Amino acid sequence: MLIAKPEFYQAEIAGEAFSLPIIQLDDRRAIALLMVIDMGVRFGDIVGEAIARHFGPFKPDIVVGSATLGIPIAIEVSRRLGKDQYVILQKSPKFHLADAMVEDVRSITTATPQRLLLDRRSITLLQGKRVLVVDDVVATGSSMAAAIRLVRRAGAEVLGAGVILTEGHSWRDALGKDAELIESLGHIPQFDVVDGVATPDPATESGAWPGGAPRLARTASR
Ligand SMILES: Nc1ncnc2[nH]cnc12
Repeated sequence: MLIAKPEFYQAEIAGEAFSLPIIQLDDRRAIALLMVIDMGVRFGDIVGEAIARHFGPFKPDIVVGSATLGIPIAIEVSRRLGKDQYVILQKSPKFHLADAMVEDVRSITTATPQRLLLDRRSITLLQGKRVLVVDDVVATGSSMAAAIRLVRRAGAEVLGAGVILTEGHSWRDALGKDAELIESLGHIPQFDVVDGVATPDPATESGAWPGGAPRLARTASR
């Protein structure tokens, strides 16, 4: 069944309200879509500042972001941490990445299985370093788990993972102990489509924060 009329979800991100369009994935499921590249320069400022402010005291050496929508976040956060270099984990197997380190990914917004690639020339930037991983949304946790595996395979320590939104809670199982590394600026539910209306999935939201909501979502108000 299709969503009958356009719906929006009011998400709180770093203490500010943003209206996200609800987009149908299939007959039964929908998501509140956060397209970072459509949110404007001010949004980049807000999220870059909030993530850098939280993780700055942990003294990351370098920021790693996953293509595609983690790229602007990696740049904004690196700028505020005073770092010139950052590392991007790529998705498309470009010609110069034939020999890349590879990890498999399965995302809810992309139908086909994907891979995350680390250019071996970037390993020297990561080896022995303290790394902050950033991304736009952690949903299944599959992309974040792959990013963490790649960073560790490169010989780095992952000190934390900063995301704009957590979405639903299945990422906790996918990440296991590494779920503790996640700090988000906000949270969105996943949606069931019932009689043409998108409804937050109660099964994933009730009692979903056993240890309380993430620190960053609670304290990021400006
Ligand atoms: N809600 C969302 N918006 C944008 N990208 C996503 N990837 C997974 N969930 C998403």
